[in-house]
Amino acid sequence: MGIRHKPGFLRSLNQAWRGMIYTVRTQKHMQFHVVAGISVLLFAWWSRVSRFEWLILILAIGSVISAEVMNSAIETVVDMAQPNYHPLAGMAKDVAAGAVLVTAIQAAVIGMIVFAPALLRFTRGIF
Ligand SMILES: Nc1ncnc2c1ncn2[C@@H]1O[C@H](COP(=O)(O)OP(=O)(O)OP(=O)(O)O)[C@@H](O)[C@H]1O
Repeated sequence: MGIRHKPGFLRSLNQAWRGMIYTVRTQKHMQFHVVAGISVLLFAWWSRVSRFEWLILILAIGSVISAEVMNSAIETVVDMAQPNYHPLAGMAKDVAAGAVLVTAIQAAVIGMIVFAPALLRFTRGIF
């Protein structure tokens, strides 16, 4: 049963990966989120955050990236279903973008809380 399922699972993994690559290639916001996420992880490593803080940061970054991937999927479906101007098509895209905004604000607040002590130490070292 496992062997029979393996090709299907690998195919699904490959399709999901293709979706991720498509999103990174075509969505400038996604490119920004990936760069921001990597920068946060590097800063977390540099400032030696605790294990719990790692978990929270990874959850925050993952939320933003997955919301952006869903936003991209919704944009693609809307463009396919309604290539012409329609207020509902615009609203669907705005609502999907709103979901990304919520996760991005959440991640920014988490980042400020986690990194505040390290940033304070850093600025005290400079001045
Ligand atoms: N078919 C449409 N009908 C009405 N308004 C639309 C339509 N398509 C897009 N819009 C409006 O234009 C905005 C921008 O849409 P667009 O498809 O360019 O996505 P985007 O915000 O540029 O996303 P990204 O930059 O992540 O690709 C939407 O949020 C929506 O308000």
